[in-house]
Amino acid sequence: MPLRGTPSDEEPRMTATDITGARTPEAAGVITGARERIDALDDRIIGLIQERMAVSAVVQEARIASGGRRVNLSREMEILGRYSEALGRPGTPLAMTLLELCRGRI
Ligand SMILES: O=C(O)C(=O)C[C@]1(C(=O)O)C=C[C@@H](O)C=C1
Repeated sequence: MPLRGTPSDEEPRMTATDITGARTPEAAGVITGARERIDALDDRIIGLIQERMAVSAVVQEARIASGGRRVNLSREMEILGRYSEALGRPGTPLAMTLLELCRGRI
């Protein structure tokens, strides 16, 4: 019994065309290259989100240590506005998710 994902002699290998959903090898090549770029971009985006979380923690800790609150709603409204201005309607839930990652649920 072959391991799952390990093609036996009877089972043909998955081709680039199968994996990408393309119908021609040329399109499969374009998609494979573009997916590599997307993966690299996603790695950078994740790194930037983690960096944002760390900087946000510095801000929140300083405010709390000074006797203030963790959350600053007027600043959050400003951030929601920036994201929706740049990305349209979907920018708002994206910014809300980022804020939740940075300060937890409220
Ligand atoms: O800018 C601040 O005052 C922050 O605390 C940072 C931040 C953010 O992650 O952008 C986090 C929590 C606040 O409610 C508002 C914004």
